[in-house]
This record gives sequence, structure tokens and C-alpha cells, in this order.
Amino acid sequence: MPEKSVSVLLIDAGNTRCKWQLRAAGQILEEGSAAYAALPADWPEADRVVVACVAGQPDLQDRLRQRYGERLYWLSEPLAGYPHFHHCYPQPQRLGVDRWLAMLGARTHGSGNVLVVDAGTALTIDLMNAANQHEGGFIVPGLELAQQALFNNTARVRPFVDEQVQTALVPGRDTLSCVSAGVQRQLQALVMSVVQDYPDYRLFISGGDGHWLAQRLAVPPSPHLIFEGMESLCAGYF
Ligand SMILES: Nc1ncnc2c1ncn2[C@@H]1O[C@H](COP(=O)(O)OP(=O)(O)OP(=O)(O)O)[C@@H](O)[C@H]1O
Ligand SMILES: CC(C)(CO)[C@@H](O)C(=O)NCCC(=O)O
Ligand SMILES: [K+]
Repeated sequence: MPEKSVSVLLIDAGNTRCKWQLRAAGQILEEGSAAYAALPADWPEADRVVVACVAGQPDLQDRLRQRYGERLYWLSEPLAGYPHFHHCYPQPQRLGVDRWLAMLGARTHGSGNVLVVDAGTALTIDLMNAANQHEGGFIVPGLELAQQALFNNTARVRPFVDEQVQTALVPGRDTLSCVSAGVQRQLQALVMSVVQDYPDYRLFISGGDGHWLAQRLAVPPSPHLIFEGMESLCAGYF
């Protein structure tokens, strides 16, 4: 009988939402996403469970530890001493584990220099060269957070319900259009300016707003980078 392939449950616990995939032999068997208040009561059976968590979540950690015991690998920071990645931070444990995994995930797509954009609650941009040297990055508020910053810190910039979110980048003609078009243009322009400065870096775009941004920049989205990074850790390291 052929040996049963190892199943891995991969969980990306972000600042806003939790996303997961159950994989075996490189195939996605199940996937989902939910707000923290609406997580499944029953997690699927898996031989190994890897969680990348940038947001604390002690309750989730307790529940998963009870469910999976020693099969659980909880990553709240990059693995110290991982040989196939060279940090540029003087304090490597401060680098977001999601950024680190997204770079490892990009590496699974080929060799060469990579420019990795993760458009989530925060939008991050990271540069890693062909020798797996992290060259640095950028962190800015993501699409939703940038708009909330305006709504929460000004008296009269408000998400008026009788106004439309702008999807084109033309100048807005009411408050909500000015904010939505402004924030979209700002993020798109930021990514384009980095892409221009690093023409020989292959661009990868992931995250909750990745489809939107990838479409704007006319590249295919790479929605699974963090999971691919986790899977490459499972293959060689856990
Ligand atoms: N169902 C959804 N719920 C919330 N945000 C969503 C959803 N679908 C897409 N988004 C968009 O995704 C963005 C958040 O991205 P993502 O889900 O990757 O963030 P996150 O869970 O906080 O992860 P991270 O902390 O890793 O960035 C928001 O700016 C929002 O516009
Ligand atoms: C920047 C975020 C919030 C993106 O999810 C995450 O990677 C994080 O919390 N990073 C820690 C700070 C850093 O990466 O320098
Ligand atoms: K992220």
C-alpha cells in the first residue's frame, strides 16, 4: 500500500483575519478564512500544524495546543538560525513572521531577486536578492487602515453612506470618493515607485487586497505566498 502523505494545516493569523489551508503532497484539500470571533470550533485532523501569528492570540494558541499537542508549531517570529535566509535587521526577531514567510514563499517560485508585496492590514514591501539576503522593506497602512485613519482622526472626513467608494483613480467629487481614490492611488504609486527602482526583481503580490493591487499593476496575484513559505519550512526544517 502506498504510504499516506503527510497532511499539514497552515494557519496565517493576521491582524484582522485568520486564513488557513489544509495541504497534503502540495495539494490544497481545504481552505478558509474568518474573523477571530468566527473561527471554526472544529479544526481538521492534520499530521502537523503550523501557525504564523503576528497578533498575539493566546486563546487561539491554547485551543490549538489542546487540539494538536506536539504537532503544533507556533511561529510568532522568524525561526532563529534558519539557514536559507539572511537577515538585515539588527534584531531579526522583530521582522514580522508573515513578511519572512512571504519571502520564503516567493523563493519557492524560482531563483533570482524578489520584490514581495503583502497588501493586508498593513501593506509591506520586501526586497530579497538571489542569495536570500533580505535587503530591507517598507511598512505603510493598508487600504482599509489608511481610510480608517482619516475617518477616525478628522471631524468631517466621514464614510458618508450616500456616497460611493471609488474604484477608478480619477479625482473624487465627494468625500468618500476622494478618500478611496486617494488611498488606492497612494498605495499603487508606492509599489510602482519601488518596482521602478528595482527593475530586475520579480514582483509578487499577496494579501487580502492583493487581487486588487495585482490587477492594477497588471501582474498575476500570488495569494498563497505565506502558506508556501510555511510548506517549505515543513519540507526541510520541521
Ligand atoms: N473578508 C474580508 N474581511 C476583511 N478584510 C478583507 C476581506 N477580504 C478582503 N479584505 C481586505 O483585506 C485587507 C486585510 O488583508 P488581510 O486579510 O491579508 O489582512 P490581515 O488578516 O490583517 O492579515 P495581515 O495582518 O497578515 O496583513 C483589508 O484592507 C481589506 O480591504
Ligand atoms: C507589518 C505587519 C503588521 C504586517 O502584517 C507584521 O509583519 C508585523 O507586525 N511586523 C513586525 C514589525 C516588522 O516587521 O518590522
Ligand atoms: K500580512
